[in-house]
Formats: sequence, structure tokens, C-alpha cells
Amino acid sequence: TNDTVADHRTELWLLGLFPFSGPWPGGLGQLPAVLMGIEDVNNDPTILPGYKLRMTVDNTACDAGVGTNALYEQLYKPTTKLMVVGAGCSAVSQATAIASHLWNLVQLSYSSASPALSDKSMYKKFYRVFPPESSFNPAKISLLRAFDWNKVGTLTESQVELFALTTSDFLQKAPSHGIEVLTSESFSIDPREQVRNLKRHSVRIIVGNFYENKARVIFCEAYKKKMYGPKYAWIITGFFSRLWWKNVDPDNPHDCSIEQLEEAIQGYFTADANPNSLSQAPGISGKTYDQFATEYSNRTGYSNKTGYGEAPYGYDSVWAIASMLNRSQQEMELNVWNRSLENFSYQDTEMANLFLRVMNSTQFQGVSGPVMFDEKGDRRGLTQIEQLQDNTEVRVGVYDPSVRGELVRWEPGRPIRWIGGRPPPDSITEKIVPKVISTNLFFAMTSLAVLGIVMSLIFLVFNIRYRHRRYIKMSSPNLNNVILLGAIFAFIAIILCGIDTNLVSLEGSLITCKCYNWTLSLGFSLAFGAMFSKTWRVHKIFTNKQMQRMVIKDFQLLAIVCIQVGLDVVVFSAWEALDPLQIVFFDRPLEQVTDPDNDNQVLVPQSRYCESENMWYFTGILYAIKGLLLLFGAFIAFETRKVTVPALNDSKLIGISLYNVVILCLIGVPVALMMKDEVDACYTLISIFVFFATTLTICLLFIPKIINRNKHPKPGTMKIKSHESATTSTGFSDIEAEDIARLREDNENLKTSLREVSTWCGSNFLLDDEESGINI
Ligand SMILES: NCCCC(=O)O
Repeated sequence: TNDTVADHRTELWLLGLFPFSGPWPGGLGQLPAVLMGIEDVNNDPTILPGYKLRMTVDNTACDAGVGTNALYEQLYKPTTKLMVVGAGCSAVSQATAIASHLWNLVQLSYSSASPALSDKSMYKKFYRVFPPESSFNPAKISLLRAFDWNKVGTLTESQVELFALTTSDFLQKAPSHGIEVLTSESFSIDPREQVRNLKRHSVRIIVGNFYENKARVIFCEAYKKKMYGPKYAWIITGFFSRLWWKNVDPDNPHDCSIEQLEEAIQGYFTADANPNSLSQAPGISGKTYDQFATEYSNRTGYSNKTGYGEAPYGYDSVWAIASMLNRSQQEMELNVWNRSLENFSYQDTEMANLFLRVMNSTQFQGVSGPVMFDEKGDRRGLTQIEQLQDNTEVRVGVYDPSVRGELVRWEPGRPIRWIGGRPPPDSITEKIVPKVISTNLFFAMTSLAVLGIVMSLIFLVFNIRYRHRRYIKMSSPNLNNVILLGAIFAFIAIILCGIDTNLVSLEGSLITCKCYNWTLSLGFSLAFGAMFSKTWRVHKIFTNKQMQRMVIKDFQLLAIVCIQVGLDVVVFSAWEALDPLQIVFFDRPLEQVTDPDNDNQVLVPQSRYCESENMWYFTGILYAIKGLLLLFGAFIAFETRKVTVPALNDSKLIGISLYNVVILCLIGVPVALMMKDEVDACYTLISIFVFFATTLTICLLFIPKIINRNKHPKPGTMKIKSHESATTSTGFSDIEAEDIARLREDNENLKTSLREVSTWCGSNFLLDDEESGINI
């Protein structure tokens, strides 16, 4: 408690509560202003004549317990106090105001801002010359709307009612102004996780309600997470001390340097009570704001103490009290109460009620603007919007809630500084990037497929050109042609599979997707259908126990292939009619990345599937049909394994092809399904597998035939050579001798084959490829 100086005038004692430490040590800046006010009142002969204001001063440490203790200690001292001045921190004002009215004390705070203090049922004799923090929300909303910031996040020190209620008021008001709150983060001790959460929610505009001791930790985290600069805007409370980021609070440590904090905080906005009267005329004290400010700084030298920005409110508090006491004294004299201010006691409800009534109607021009109280005891006034520019909070706009339209009036000559040259966008825009097959990969695979098609065509030409050769004839050239047709379909499927929205429109990609399914399935049916059916003919012939001539014509085999193809057509037609394929989109926000060309945009990959609701039924049926075909192929390949006539025995070829296809399907289908979002990898896998399986099959079928053809370039029929040819000692020319030798060899081979066939079938079996139709 400060000691006081005696005077001849009657002393009227006030009970002063000030925070000089703790989360908001605003008493450091406020006390000098209050003392200035007391001095000026005492020096003014027109107000409270014969009286002299005195004040006790206690440090509340911005702590409710310490503040309440100080109040009680003062109340139990012999000197009666007429009023309580303070407290500064809302928590202390709440704790003391809930009790002070029981001593019939009117309490007036110079800075407490909690909206909770507007509750007259709890804080019955409480007034404040500082507006509630929630009254700045309309200004914040107006600021947000001015820059088209419609998406924000809030960060609140929720254990402090001042902030919890202010944020709650903001959350209530924001939606009706078209502002969407992306996330509302609250913390009590450590705010770092909540800062990270803001980033996780892609919040760019942050409305913060917290004390400066937490602000240092918050902005340190923001620095580390790069939540500052041209992409971010912070709107925080405006009552921090000057250069607050340089202060140290052992209870709220952080590990950022001052330079790092200064980098992180540049450009933040504050919304706060406008502390200076816009009127140039002197008010009740005889001073203008400028005169007060000059005197204040000359006396105190303060420019960076917490609370100095609100000093005008401290000064006006004293004038409000003096004015109220002055008028109350006059009223008591007028109404012949027979007691005066100095007779006030803590039991004097009548005088306390008089104080209340007079206070309600108190109205004067202060250095902070017009002072008056609403029905809740709150000060109403202008809100200022400041921006931190070069480490100084500069007023850039003023908001007057009484003006219709609620727009911020920007300060002429004090432009807002944007770090990026323009206001940051309120959110990260999302750009959908379809996951498409890379063009280079498509062309690489298409080249492979074209290679496969060319190879198939060469085999086709070879097959047609030499179809009358016995070796080719015996391996069923017509069916081989069908196999090659199936291979060409499979190669075309590779090309179709790679045509998605990278090359054609959505509609086009749907058509290519359907065509891919058709061609791959038909290719499979044609190739394996033909291969297995011709082997089935061999099987039928060599297992014919009746020893009858076996006649299975090509068209019968082709009919089997047609049945296969027909099944495909039926299933695909039913699929198309009942449950047509569609392009289905699926966004993948978890895989999003920042656009390298635009920081404010993220690229969200979008998978595009060619699907239908019941596609698994139809693909299941197709897999079942193809599976049965493969099983059938495996069976006949096994049955005909002992046929040693090379031109007849495709069992090894079928075995290898089967093995090949089954293995590739067993690996390929599940892997392709698992990797379906990795379009390039999936396409590569499918293409390579289809190419490999198809190429291997046709090469196994045709390369031996080509080799055979090269070994025996002429057909196995004797030709009469010209007499001009060179002759050997046997009388034949060299060429004729060669032909004869080969014919002999062929003859021996055929005899061996016949013997084998006969032994195997248990009979003499006629191989008459012209008549029997055994063009295998
Ligand atoms: N104007 C400063 C507010 C501090 C508080 O109410 O706790």
C-alpha cells in the first residue's frame, strides 16, 4: 500500500487494484495515468471542492486470489474506501466485483474486458470505462469481410473467461456474415498442438484470443510451422505491451530468437478499443487526448509498458469517479441528507445506491472519447484496427458500431502493408488433378503393342503363304489364323488400356475403357479357344477307340471358337444393358501436394475408375468362363502329351502358354487391383503381362514352323529338274539328290509317326490329310 500525503481537504479514499505482473501486467502503464487523473481532479477547484482524492495501490499480479486478498486486506483497514478502482485483469475484476458490492462499494475498472463482467446479476455494482472484448468482434468481422476472408480459424486461451467468451461470441456472429470457421482451437496451458491443428485444417486467417505470454509461444510455433508471411493473416487482441515479443516469461518458455518471433509476427492485425478521442476539443479534464498523451509520456517516459496504450482509460476512470462523486455530493446537499461523502460506510446502502444511480447517468467527454455507460455498466465506443508495421502497432482503421453498414473507416495515409503485396487468400484452393497414364508411358507401351501386331501379321502372312505345306497344314492353319487374330486383339487392348483422359475426353475414355474390356476378352477367347479346340481335335482322333475314320472339320472347330466369342458377347451385352460401365471419380485429399507454381493451391489427385455397381458379378462370370477354358486346355494338353508328331502335338506349347497365362493372371490381377491408384504402374503391369503372354504364345506356335520352313524351303513333292542341272554319279543333279534325301527322310518320319499312332490307338490308322480332314 502506498503511503499518502496529508492535506487540509477532506480525504476521500479509493481502493486501487493494479496488475504489475502476471499474464497481463497492464497496471504498469495504467497506474501513472490513474495517478495523473487523481492529481488533475485534485487540482481542479470545480470538482469535489473541499475534498481530495486518495488511493491505495495493490498489485494483483493479474491473479484472482492475490487480488481478492488485497481487497479484503484493504477493507479491514480502518480507512473507509468509497470505491474500488480496477481491477485490470478481468479474472481479478470478476473475483473482486462479486464481493465488493457486499460492502456497498461501486467498482470501476479501467481495462477489464471480459464479456462475463456485463452480467449485472453477478457484478451488481461493477462499471468499466473499457469496452468488453466481445464488442470488438463486429470490427473483426468487418475487417474479414473487407478482404473477402470468408474462411477462418480461431485460437483461444480457453481457461481465461475473457477469451473463451469473446471467441464464443465471435463463433456465434460469424456465420450470419458468411464467415465459415474451419476450426476453433482451444488450449489452456500449451498452445503448440492447437497451432499445428490450425495448419492441419489449412487455416490461413487466424482470429486469436490469448494473453501475450501465450502469444510468444504461439508465434514461435507459427514460425516453426511457417504459418506467417504472405500466406497468413493473424488478428489478435490489441492490449499487448509494446515489443511484447521481447519479454520473457519463465512459466511460458519458447525456443525462438527475438528475430524469429519478429519475422513471424509482422503484419498481424489487432482490434481494440480506440483509446483516443476523435474530438480535438478539450474534455472534462480540460485536456485534449494529445495534451494528455504528451504529458503522460513526459511524466512517465513510458512507451512500452503494458497498459500504456490504454492509459487514457485509466485517466478517464478517475474523472468518471470524481464526476459521479461530485454529482452525488451535490444531490445529497440538495436533498438535505445531512451526511456527506466522507460519511460513507460499508453499510450505507442508500449512498451506494445513489452512487449507482448517478454513475448510470454519468456522461462526459474524456481523453478517450465520450464516456457513458450502458445498462450493463459497459463503455460503448469506437474500435480501432491496428497492424504491426516495423514492430509498431499502427492504426489503420476505425470501426464505429453506431454507423450503419458497420464498415471499417480506413485511416488516410496509413495503408495496410501486405507482405506478399496483396491480402492472403482465406483458404488454399484445391485443384483436381486426374491421375492419368503418362503420355510417354502410353507411347512406349503402344510401340510394344504395335510391334506385337506387326509380328502377328508376319506370322499371319507366313501361315497363309505356306498353308499348303504339310507341316503347316497339319497344324491347322485356319485355327492358327484365329489364334493370330486373338493375339492382335490382345495387342490392341494394350493400346486401348492406355487411352484415358490424358488423351481423350471423359466420354471418349469411357468408350475406350469398354472397348478395352471387349477386345481383351475376345482376344483371349479367340486365341485360346482356337488353340484348345484344335488340340481337342488331336485328342479326339488319338483317343478314338472305335477305329473309325475321324472327321472333324475346321468349321466345327471354328464353331467352338464362335461359342466362346458368343459367350463373351452375351455377357458383355448383358453388362452394358443392365449395369453399364461409368467413369467414377474419387478424390484423394490425403495425397494432396502444394502446387509448385502456386503456394495457395494444392493439387488433389483424382482417381478415375471405369466401374459399374455390379461389375464384379459380370467380371466374375467372365473369369469363370475363361477359367473353365484354361482348365479344359490343361486337360487336353495333358491328354495329348504323348503325341510325338511335332506338327500335331501342341500340348507342350499349350502347357507353356497355360502356365504362362495362369501365372501372369494370378500375379497380375491382384497386383493390378491393389495398384489401381498407381495408374502408371498398373498400366505398365497390365501391358507387359498381356504383351508377354500373347507374344510368348504366338512365338511358341510359329517360330518352330518358320524354322522348319527354313530348314526345308521347298515343299515335300518331287520336281522334275532341268537336264541342264549338274548331275551326280547317280545320274541326279545336286538339287535333285537333296530333294530325294529329304523326301526319304520325310517318308521315314511319317512311317514312324504312323507306327506310333497305330500302337497308341491299337489299330492301323490312316492318315489321309486330303480326305480325312485331319488338318490338325
Ligand atoms: N484491456 C486489457 C484486458 C485485460 C483483461 O481483461 O484481463
